[in-house]
Amino acid sequence: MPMNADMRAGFAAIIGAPNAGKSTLVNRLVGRKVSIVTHKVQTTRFQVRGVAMRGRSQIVLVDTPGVFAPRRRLDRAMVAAAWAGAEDADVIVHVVDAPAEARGRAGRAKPQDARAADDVERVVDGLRAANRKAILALNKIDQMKREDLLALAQKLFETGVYSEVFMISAETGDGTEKLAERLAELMPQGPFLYPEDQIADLPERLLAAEVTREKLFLRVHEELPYNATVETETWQEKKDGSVRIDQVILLESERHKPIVVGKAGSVIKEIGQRAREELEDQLGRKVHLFLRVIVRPGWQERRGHYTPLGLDFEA
Ligand SMILES: Nc1nc2c(ncn2[C@@H]2O[C@H](COP(=O)(O)OP(=O)(O)OP(=O)(O)O)[C@@H](O)[C@H]2O)c(=O)[nH]1
Repeated sequence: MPMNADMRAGFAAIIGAPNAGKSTLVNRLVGRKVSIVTHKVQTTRFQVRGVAMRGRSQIVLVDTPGVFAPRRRLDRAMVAAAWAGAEDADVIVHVVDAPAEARGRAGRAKPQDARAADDVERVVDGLRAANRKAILALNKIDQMKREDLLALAQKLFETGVYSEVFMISAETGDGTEKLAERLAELMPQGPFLYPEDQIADLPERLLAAEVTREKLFLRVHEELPYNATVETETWQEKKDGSVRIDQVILLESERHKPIVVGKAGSVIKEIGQRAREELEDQLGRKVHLFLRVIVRPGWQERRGHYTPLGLDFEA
């Protein structure tokens, strides 16, 4: 990949309560509908939702799902891990359903508004505890009077946890380009994290890698230490509507190869079959899946090893 001094790339964590408009915003920033998100909080610190390009800046939009998960019994470890994900991002964007929040504050709350306000408080507390600032994205401004919006922005800004405030409508696109440009500026200088030709189908590639990895560990977890990973190398759309996916399973040591391959390839065949079935189910079409196993000692130490597999620092 050519590397220019003006290249920037980094992670923006998109956090916010259910229904705040995160998916709508991500779709808007990425420029297409990104509907596939895997749910693997335990194994990936970041869930990549999509990648937005603005000028020479690559913004990898990530999810930290655990931040809002614990309604029931609070699993502290998971919440902590989720916040760690947000903290590790270069920028945190907190998406707030502004009309719901304003109604909540005015005492005109519907039950779901009260919940949303709760969530905002929780994020403010979390940011304070983490000593991090976030960008506040007040969303759904198409449904709100301007004076109410300004009053709300003022109130939330006074919490001291926001570095700046953007007023947006993810639905209509109002204000979202300004936010995108700001995120682009805030990305650290450095080479792109994902090759440009993989950005379009990145969520699908990540999903496919995750599915195969899951099947791999389900099948061989007793014999294989937790140090294998899966990358989607190529993703080829076929004329008949099917897709050909080529993946590589990366192992740390030659010793692990026979475990994954099995007698006459029996184990890898089984892993491939299960992964293919699940992928066909999730993608809703025929999948041709090809797996290869390679040994690359020490790949885990190479921090620069960003690949389509999902940036799993912890594996
Ligand atoms: N009027 C209006 N509606 C919006 C806007 N942004 C999102 N919505 C709507 O709000 C609802 C929730 O949006 P999502 O993008 O699914 O919200 P989310 O935060 O991803 O929700 P979860 O996936 O449940 O966490 C959808 O019905 C959207 O169409 C906006 O700017 N204006």
